[in-house]
Amino acid sequence: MSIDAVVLAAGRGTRFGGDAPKQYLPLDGSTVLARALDAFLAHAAIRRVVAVIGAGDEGAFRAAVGPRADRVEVVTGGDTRQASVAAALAHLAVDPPERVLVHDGARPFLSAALIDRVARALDDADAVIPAVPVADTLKRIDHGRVAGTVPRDGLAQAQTPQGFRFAALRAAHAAMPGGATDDAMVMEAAGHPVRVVEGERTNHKITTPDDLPAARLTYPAVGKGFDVHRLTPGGPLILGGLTLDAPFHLAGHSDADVALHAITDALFGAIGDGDIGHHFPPSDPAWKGAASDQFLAFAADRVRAAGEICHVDLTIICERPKIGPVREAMRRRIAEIVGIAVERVSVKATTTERLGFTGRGEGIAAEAVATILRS
Ligand SMILES: Nc1ccn([C@@H]2O[C@H](COP(=O)(O)OP(=O)(O)OP(=O)(O)O)[C@@H](O)[C@H]2O)c(=O)n1
Ligand SMILES: C[C@](O)(CO)[C@H](O)COP(=O)(O)O
Repeated sequence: MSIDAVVLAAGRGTRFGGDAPKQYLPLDGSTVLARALDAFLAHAAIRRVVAVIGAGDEGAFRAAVGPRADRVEVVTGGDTRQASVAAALAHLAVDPPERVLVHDGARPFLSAALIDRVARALDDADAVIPAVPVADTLKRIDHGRVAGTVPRDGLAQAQTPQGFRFAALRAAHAAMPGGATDDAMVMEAAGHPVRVVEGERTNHKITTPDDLPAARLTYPAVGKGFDVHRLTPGGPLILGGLTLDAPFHLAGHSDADVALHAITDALFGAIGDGDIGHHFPPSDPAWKGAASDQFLAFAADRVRAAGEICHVDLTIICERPKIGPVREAMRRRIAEIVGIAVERVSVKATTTERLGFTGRGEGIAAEAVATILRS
């Protein structure tokens, strides 16, 4: 049994607006279209993947999908979604699959499980769609006023990928000249029953600009940082961006502010951008004794170029100093350096019950987690 996939990307995205069609926009370190293609390229049951793009979009397509372009067959679409699907079906007809899945390139969040569900349901159906029940009350609006409430019982929102027996879909398209907003409608017009399987609420279609931030919220990136520095007699102690009265200080790279180093590495980790030693090598005399707030500010700027910093959570592991009395000052200072609200910074501390090097007061360890939303 052969299953091919058609990923539609020939639309202009007029409701979304902007310079480029929405499917080419960055998303989570990739692009909307690349994510949609990846779901099919990574799926073992899919034989061929066809991408349908607009005439003249070849450059934008290659830029958006990178090396994936060599693993998909590219077809030029038409003026409507239906015409774009028909172009892909004509292309596939040279070596027709038994089954075809048709997916919007503007739906980047489908899961492998959804592909499985649709493909499997075709065992005993000619047409299958995923759908989710309508969750809101539906109103009919007339000139800015509510003209009535539409009962939502039995109403659902259709999603893609929609699955079909290839021969049946091709014949149904040939029999319907236009006017369908999805392929199930083409099959309905040809008299085929359409089976429904459970869709996914996360399988949003990016339609208007507010769909993209909503979609990003579903996929945060998390980075983790860890650092240790040795304690040496003589104060003051620089920790968490503060200068604290203490009979000891930390020794090592720069001013050895172990807390800021851990957060810096967590931020780099969230965007896969190396670590503090990569950007500020300890062998470079420029960083000897340097203030660590500049490393943290640098990492925060790098992350901001790739997305938004949501939250930073720091844990300092030591017997001394006591962090409780300086916790709030430390939160404020870290928030100031990172450039986020203090509510988005957490500072915690723990001892190791006098065990190990931190328990013996030989050093201080710190670990941090940073959560970001990539653009
Ligand atoms: N002529 C067309 C029109 C749409 N599509 C694709 O069909 C899907 C339908 O989503 P939709 O939100 O309607 O996309 P657009 O047509 O781009 O959006 P708009 O209607 O706002 O212009 C998208 O992946 C789109 O690229 C297509 O391949 N060819
Ligand atoms: C096919 C579809 O995604 C099903 O919900 C949808 O109909 C396509 O979007 P359009 O705005 O109707 O073209």
